[in-house]
Parts: sequence; structure tokens; C-alpha cells
Amino acid sequence: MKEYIFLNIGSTGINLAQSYWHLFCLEHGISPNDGEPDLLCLPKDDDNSHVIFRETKTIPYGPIKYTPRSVFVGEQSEIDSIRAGSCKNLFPAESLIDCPSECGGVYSKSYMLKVQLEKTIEQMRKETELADSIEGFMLFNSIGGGLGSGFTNALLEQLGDSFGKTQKAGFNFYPVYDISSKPHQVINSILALAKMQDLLNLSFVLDNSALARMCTNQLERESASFKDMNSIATLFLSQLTCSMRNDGALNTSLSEMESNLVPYPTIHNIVSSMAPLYPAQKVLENDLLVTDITLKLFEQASFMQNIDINQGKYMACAVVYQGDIVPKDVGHGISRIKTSRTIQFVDWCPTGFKCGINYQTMHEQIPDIMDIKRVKRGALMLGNSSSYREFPKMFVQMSEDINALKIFKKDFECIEESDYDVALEQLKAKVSDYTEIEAETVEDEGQTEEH
Ligand SMILES: Nc1nc2c(ncn2[C@@H]2O[C@H](COP(=O)(O)OP(=O)(O)OP(=O)(O)O)[C@@H](O)[C@H]2O)c(=O)[nH]1
Repeated sequence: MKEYIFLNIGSTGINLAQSYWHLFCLEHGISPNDGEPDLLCLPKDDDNSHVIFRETKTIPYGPIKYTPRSVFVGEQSEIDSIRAGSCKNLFPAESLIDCPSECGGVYSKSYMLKVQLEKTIEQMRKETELADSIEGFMLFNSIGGGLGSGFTNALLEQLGDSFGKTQKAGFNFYPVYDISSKPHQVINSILALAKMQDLLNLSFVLDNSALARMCTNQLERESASFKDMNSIATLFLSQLTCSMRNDGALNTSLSEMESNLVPYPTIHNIVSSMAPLYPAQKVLENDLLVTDITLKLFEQASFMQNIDINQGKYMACAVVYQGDIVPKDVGHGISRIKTSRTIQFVDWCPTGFKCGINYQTMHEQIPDIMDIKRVKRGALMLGNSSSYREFPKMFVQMSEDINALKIFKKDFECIEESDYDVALEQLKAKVSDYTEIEAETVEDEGQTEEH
């Protein structure tokens, strides 16, 4: 068995976790309130829920309960929000680790939370002992938050020491930057990203400004709330892990995902799109056809990143369809994309798309609280695109705009100024790496191999 442990850090991680664990419970016939099996749900043959839940008994001979393989780290008020939420009895007390609120907001203070770090590692050890063989860790955080940046980096360093080469995938939220009122978020993000490059195997980029755009444009909300943004991210995560939690077709494990999507270890930032997405009240005459879904996937509006994806080239692309889909239609959809030439691949990766179908009913279990339409079929695209370089470019520019060194010297004690310079240089190097990789040709590759 290959299990996963989910680490939810800071306000973003904790809010999101309550949303996705609620959905995962429903998808696997488990009560979100307390983890007891829903006796009205028939067990499915292809269910692999054990990869994310472990079976527990509160009393000998008592009923079986399902406990998420999950750890939470946040301020007391965030931890309290779990106990008041829709999954209030789902998580054991020892998996909820609280941090002092005075360290909030700044990378360096959160990086130094030694007691909480030890507690987290200890809890992960326990979870690991209760599993057969941990395949990977999934971390959920905002790179702009103090905990989301500093604590996540400290934890990632420790994970490498304590758990060796176990896969690590980050679901990294990029906040909407307000550089005049929250300049610290820029510095947090730069310090976070520079280090994460070496410590993560995969980083799924979730851009709050894109999620907000999807809330207003696709879900037709008047304004974007974190709840709605987290609902979109929850659907993304549900589709992304569908092949792991059930007998799936493509990306059945984090390591398979890494080998499908990552050509060089540090070029592991994944862009993504999802289609279709409608508000619950939307009246549909018919569900979209597979070709239309495929075309929609590659429209800018469907991307969870607010960068111009077409300004870059893909190094890898995996499309996972879900629901009522037949392979012939997938072939048609992909060939329409290829002929439309809207997307370009790097010269050295002509193989193009990897596709798979999961036949689980699409969005069947979307809880009504999500207020998103259930559809019969949909798809998720995961891509490794050189257009990602727009993010490090933007951080370098923002650092100049806010005169970051001045703020750094004042508020980021415990970290050397030279460390900030190094982090900034690493992001500049990242921009160049992506540009070079995009320009490489097959001959360049051949020459590199010969040397
Ligand atoms: N998508 C999403 N973004 C959030 C959520 N909560 C906060 N954010 C954004 O993330 C940014 C900072 O991250 P937080 O997660 O709040 O910070 P933290 O990691 O808890 O660390 P502190 O700054 O120490 O509180 C905020 O400025 C918001 O823009 C959420 O539930 N969902």
C-alpha cells in the first residue's frame, strides 16, 4: 500500500483542508462529521481510500472509524475553526498543532518555531508507523503567509532529514499581492520559493488572483471569497488525486506524476486548468462534449494561474478526463488542440500529451455547501510550462518596488541579509533557466549528452 500524509499549514492550509477532507469523506462513503462509514453507501471495488484514511477504533469492539492521514499547524483560532466546522470530530486532537499568534506574518519568526516543528515531525512519525509504506507528503500553504512560508520551509528541511527521499508535493497558494499594505508577503514569498525549489519534488501553483477571477467569471459570484476559491481548489485536488484514491488511469501516484511532468528536478512548478466549472444554479441543456471540454481546458480563463500561458512552451502536459467519457472522443479532442496550434511544446519534447480517463462519476459528491454544479464529465490539465517564469520575474520586480532590503533589515531578524540576496539571485536564475530550457533544441540536447 502506498499512503500519503497531508500537511496543512497556516490559515490557507487549514481552511482548504476542511473543504477537501469534507469532499474526500463524501467521495469515499464516510461521514465528514466523525469519520464513521455511511452505511447507505455501497462499497466500490476500485476504492483505495486507505491511501488517505486509516481505520481506527475508539473503543475495543466499537465501530470502525476512518481517520484522515493528516496534520494541521496553525494559530489557535485556526485550530479552533476546525472544531467548529463541518469536520469537527474527524481529526484526532494530536494532529492539531497550535502556534503562538505573535509569530504571525513574518517568515523568520515562523521559521524558528522549534517546538511546533518537533511536534509536527513527531506526529508524522506516528502517522508513518500506522501506515504500510508512505509514498509521499502533500503540503498545503500560502507562500505569502508567515507560517505558510517560514514554517513550511523549516518543515521541508526537516522532512528531508527525517524521512529521506519520500516524495514531497507542495500545493502552494500565491496570494494577491498588495505591496503597499502587505509588503512582508513579497519577502515571505521570495524566501519561501527560493528554498522550496530544492526541497519539493512537485509544486502545484495555485494563484489566488486566478481563483478569484474564476469565482466571478465562471461561478458568477459578485465577489470572490476564500470559501469559493477553496472550493475550486478542492475540486482541483479531488480530480488530481482521483487516480490515487481509486484505481485510476494516469498519475496514479506522486512519483508517476513527477516522471510524467518534471524533466529536470528543479523545473517542477506545475500550471493547471480545469473545465467545466459552473455555479450550482446554472441550467444546462446538455453537458459539454469531450472536444469542447478539451478546447475549454486550454483557454486562459480555465487556468488557475494569472499568467499568459501561451507566452511559454510546454515541457509536459497530462490531461485526466473524468466521468462519462469514451477514449475515441478523447482522441478527437486532443487532435483538435494539436491542429489549432494554440499550444506549443519545446523542441526537445515532441511527445506531447499524456491522457487518461477516470470513470468515477464527476462531481457526484460535491457537497451542497460548495454551490458548484455537478456535471457528467470534465477534465483536469497539468502542465509544465516555461510561462511559469513570469512568477519569479514578478517577485524580483516587486522586491525592487517595495525596497525590500529596508523592510527586511527592520522586521526579518534571525535571517542574514545575504540570505535574502541569495534567495533573490536564485529567483533571477530561475527566470533564466526557464528561458534557456525553452530555447533548447534537440541538437543542444544531443551535444549535452555527448559531453
Ligand atoms: N486561497 C486562500 N487564500 C487564503 C486563505 N486565507 C488566507 N489566504 C491568503 O493567504 C495570504 C497569507 O497566508 P495565510 O495562510 O493567511 O498566512 P499563514 O500561513 O497562516 O501565516 P501568518 O501570516 O503567520 O498568519 C493572505 O494574505 C490571503 O491572501 C484561504 O482560505 N484560501
